[in-house]
Amino acid sequence: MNYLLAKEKRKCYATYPVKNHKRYAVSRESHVDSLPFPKQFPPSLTWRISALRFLHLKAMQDDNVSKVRVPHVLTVAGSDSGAGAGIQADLKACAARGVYCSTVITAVTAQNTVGVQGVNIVPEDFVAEQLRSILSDMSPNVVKTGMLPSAGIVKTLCQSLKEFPLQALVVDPVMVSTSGHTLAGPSILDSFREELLPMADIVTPNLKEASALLGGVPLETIADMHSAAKAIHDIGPRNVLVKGGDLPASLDAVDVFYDGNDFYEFRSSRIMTPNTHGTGCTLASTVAAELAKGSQMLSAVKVAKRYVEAALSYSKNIVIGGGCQGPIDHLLKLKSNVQRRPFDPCDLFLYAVTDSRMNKKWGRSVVDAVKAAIEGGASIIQLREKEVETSDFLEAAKACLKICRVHGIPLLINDRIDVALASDADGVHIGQSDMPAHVARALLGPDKIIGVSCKTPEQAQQAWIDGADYIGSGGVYPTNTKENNKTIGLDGLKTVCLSSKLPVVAIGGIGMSNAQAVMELGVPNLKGVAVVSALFDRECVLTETRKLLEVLKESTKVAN
Ligand SMILES: Cc1ncc(COP(=O)(O)OP(=O)(O)O)c(N)n1
Ligand SMILES: Cc1nc(C(=O)O)sc1CCOP(=O)(O)O
Ligand SMILES: [Mg+2]
Repeated sequence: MNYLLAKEKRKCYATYPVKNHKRYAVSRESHVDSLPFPKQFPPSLTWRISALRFLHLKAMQDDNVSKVRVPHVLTVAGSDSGAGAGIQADLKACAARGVYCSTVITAVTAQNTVGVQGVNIVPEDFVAEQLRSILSDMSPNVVKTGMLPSAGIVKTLCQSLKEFPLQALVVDPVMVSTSGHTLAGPSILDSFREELLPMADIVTPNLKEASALLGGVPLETIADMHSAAKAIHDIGPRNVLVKGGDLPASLDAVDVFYDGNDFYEFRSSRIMTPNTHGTGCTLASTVAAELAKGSQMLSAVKVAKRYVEAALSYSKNIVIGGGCQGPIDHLLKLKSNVQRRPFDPCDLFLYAVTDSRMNKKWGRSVVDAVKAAIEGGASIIQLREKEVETSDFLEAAKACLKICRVHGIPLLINDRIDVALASDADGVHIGQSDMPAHVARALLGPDKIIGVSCKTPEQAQQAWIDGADYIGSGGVYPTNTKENNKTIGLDGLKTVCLSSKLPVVAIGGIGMSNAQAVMELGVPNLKGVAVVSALFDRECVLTETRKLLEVLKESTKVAN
């Protein structure tokens, strides 16, 4: 509790934050008579503090301050004394992703950046006791498993999971440490196959683990990984992610995800760092953390992949220990911007894109234009300031960001990744002739929003591969706002939407008269319209935004 105690003419105040950042002040004189303290109690500082604490709690109750249930992952894994992997990696990854993490320790290992020097397995009944402690009281949303060193511990865990229902189970079938030490022998394979995997929502083996689960089949190519993902899916888990980090170094790092219907390949270029210890644990616990927050499985896997890539990239210069495998950087440089609200495709519903020329023409500042659009109901803003100096653009971005943050509206920057980084905006929108999206992703990290303009299914596919969050597709209709812009029409838009794995926002010549026709295309991943002149080349931005919002709401009613 954040107490600020101040004396003012014999009055004593406590101020404290309550809902909506409002600060609340209570004066001793006004409330103190109602307190259950004896009248003769001397008004010492201790007394005052006790009284104020009481008042604080009472005022919170009166104010009906809502209690927040935090997303919670329980990790069932081994302790790594070097803190790069295992329980320690899980705790850091969950903390970095804003999720509470409790722990059931199955083994204590002595290890460092050189390797594993010793393993001490926790007795089964004590693993059971830890499980009971957590599951009977703290209601984790998701359980993530790591090192399960004996068949008995696997069985104990499965028994507990049957007793206490969960939102999801993430199984990282840890068998061998990165340094080559066996952490769980072949004796656990049967209980994995027969009991644990059929209960799992996702299992995340590396190539060696996938091979072991399948009785030792060799896995050397991406085609092998597809077959393995399918064969492991047949054992019972609902989703499988086969991690290809151990493929020959000449190949890109490719992970294969299979959900029982479709395969997805996640490609990333190899990050040259010796600090790779803990990537497997971190990936699985980040998937668990994202699921605990409410993400869908595919999004959780995508975010986890990006987070691990960023952690690897940030770890390049870290020196911890004298061995050849140091820990990745879960928190150090990443800490600054991971707590923001994740991108929600519904944000694309009414996407207001500013235009410096139009604002100049109507004599308004970009800040006033953004304020009006937000007041009118815009759900996301892009600053498309083509003709302004960089320093002015940066100042405008910072000023607009303050307004957007207050309203919880994401602010993206057109083209200028440098301006997005410098202003800490929520992301960028880039076109086909701008920086490639995968480079933008590497620069911006896993949490920023990236949109890419796409006119064809091929471009949409590439945007997905490159790690974009959404695509903008158009020009749906002819426009005067962008010179020489190719019009793809409603048919072109539909073709792109149908082929896109990402959410789509339509753009180009859209306004009051035709927004309904766009939304009535009826493709589920078409989430909204992006508009420039229909909002900003008008006298009153607020009125035009409001009117367009009504049209959009009406058309979604019709479509449903
Ligand atoms: C939402 C949205 N979609 C498409 C674009 C166009 O971006 P780009 O192709 O880079 O063209 P410019 O806007 O830079 O002229 C966009 N800005 N927003
Ligand atoms: C910025 C932009 N991009 C387009 C694309 O087709 O990718 S069309 C466009 C201009 C949109 O402005 P208005 O709403 O005034 O037509
Ligand atoms: Mg551009």
